[in-house]
Order: sequence, then structure tokens, then C-alpha cells
Amino acid sequence: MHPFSHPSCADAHGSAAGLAPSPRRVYAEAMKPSAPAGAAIEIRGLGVRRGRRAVIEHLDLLVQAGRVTGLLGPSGCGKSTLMRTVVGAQAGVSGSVRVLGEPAGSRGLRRRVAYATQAASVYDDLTVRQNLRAFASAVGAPRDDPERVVALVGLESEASRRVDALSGGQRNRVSLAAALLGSPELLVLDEPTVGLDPVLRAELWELFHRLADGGTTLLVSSHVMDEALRCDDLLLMREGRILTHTTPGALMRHTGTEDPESAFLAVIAADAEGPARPDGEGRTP
Ligand SMILES: Nc1ncnc2c1ncn2[C@@H]1O[C@H](COP(=O)(O)OP(=O)(O)OP(=O)(O)O)[C@@H](O)[C@H]1O
Repeated sequence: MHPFSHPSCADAHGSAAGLAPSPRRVYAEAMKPSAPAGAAIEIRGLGVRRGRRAVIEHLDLLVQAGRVTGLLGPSGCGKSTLMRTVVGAQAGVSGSVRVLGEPAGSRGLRRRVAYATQAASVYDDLTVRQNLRAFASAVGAPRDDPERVVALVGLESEASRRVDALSGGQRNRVSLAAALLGSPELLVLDEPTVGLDPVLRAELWELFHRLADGGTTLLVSSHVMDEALRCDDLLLMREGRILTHTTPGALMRHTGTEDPESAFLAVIAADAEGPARPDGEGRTP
């Protein structure tokens, strides 16, 4: 994996065959995102145990290639665990997790997948440029790639500064820049916009979409529900489950709410209405 490193079907809700669809089924069908061909991440029957706890159980998920998929949910719901699983860095995993057509964590994915963790993994006693040169060499990125990625994350004026002299948000952007080295096909970014002001946050989301337009797949976590509106596809997660896999537009339309926070609450309420039916009418494509 890249040094950073590169280091669902959600619930089923439906009516019995031959009967008019229930409101819950209509809701579930409407919440399905558009499904362009090609899944970058395919997860079947995932379970993850951390210590004695089952943190994720029976999770199925397809993440479409070339899109920005947001993974949103409250603190402790399992976002980081799911991301670590996708990059092959999580122990205690059962089920099938395939990434770009290969088992998660395979050697063949080393340079194709990049992961930026919540805590910036950079050398404090090196400058931004020195950090990026070191990581570029580790992943076999082109020689001029450090300058390219520094510009992408808007850190040109800090490139000669030591990382320990940077703010928390700037350090995180160094980490993000490192993940961009070598132009990986899948970027897994754990809360990349934490600690950033609104302008920088908006710029980073623009960057994510530019990368996706160029064919990169991005899985981006956040616990700030407002960021949901910036994603192409949305995964709303709670207590180790994907409650729904949708798009921002469909989420707002079908919950009839005016803000993502209320929409999330509406999804939780709908989920609590009844048990899922194992009839394949899931919300995930
Ligand atoms: N090392 C660990 N050992 C045992 N349980 C853990 C460990 N790390 C996390 N957990 C538990 O796993 C669950 C999921 O944690 P995870 O870090 O994946 O959540 P998260 O949604 O990313 O949270 P946050 O937004 O706060 O980062 C939590 O209940 C947490 O307590």
C-alpha cells in the first residue's frame, strides 16, 4: 500500500410478491443511487471484530468507480474500521472484500490504492517537500510529483517549512498530498477536511470532484452531515451498519427534509420501523 498509506447491501425492505409495494419499499427503491458500470469496491458479508466486539456485521456494499462516495455517520459507528478494511489494514475481518478487482490488501494494490488516516502520518522534522520526496520515492511516483501534489492541496507557500511548524489542518493536507502521489486509482480518505476553514474545505471538495472526473474513485468519511451534500453517492452508517446507500438529491427528496442532519434522522427513524426482509430488495446497487 502507498505509505499513507498506500501503507452493504443495506437493509432490504419490500412488500410480498404480487402485492402493491409498501411505502417502505417505495422508499427503499427510491433511495437506490444511480449505478454506473464498474464497482471499485465490492464487499460481501463483511464482519469485523475489534477485541471482543463485533464492530461490523453482515455488511454488503458496492462502491462505484469514478465517483466521490461519502461515508457519513456518528463518531464510533465504524467508518474508520470500514476504511481500514478496504485498504487491507484491519485485523479480525471475515467475508469478501475486493478492491479494484483484487482482494483487499493484495500486493497488486500497493500503488493503486492510497489511504490518508485521520492522524497525519508525516515526519515532523522534515519539510513538506522533503516528506513528499521521501514518499514519492517509496511509491515510485514521478520525480516532479511532489510539486504537483503540493499545488493540488494548496500548500505551495508552506513547501519549505518543517511539518512541526504547521497547523493541524496544514499537516493533514500534507498527508493528503502524500496520498495523491503516484495518482492512485482509489483514494480512501478518513475525515480529510477536519480542522479546515470553509474556504479550504470547499477547495478540497472541488479537488475531489476533479479527481473523480479524471476517473479516480474516492471514498471520503466525515461526521459532518453538511458534507453529505458535496458527495456523488452517500453511505449513511450507524452502529456498524450501512443504513442507506443513496445520493444527496435522493436523500433530501425522499426524506422530505431540508438539511442533511434531519435527513439522517429520518433515515434512522425509517430503519427503526421494522426488520429488514432478506429478499434482495436492498438499497445498494
Ligand atoms: N483498537 C480497538 N479495539 C477495540 N475496539 C475498537 C478499537 N478501535 C475502535 N474500536 C471500536 O470500534 C468501533 C468503531 O470505531 P471506528 O473508529 O471505526 O469509528 P468511526 O466511525 O471511525 O469513529 P470516529 O468518527 O470517531 O473516528 C467503536 O465502537 C470503537 O470503540
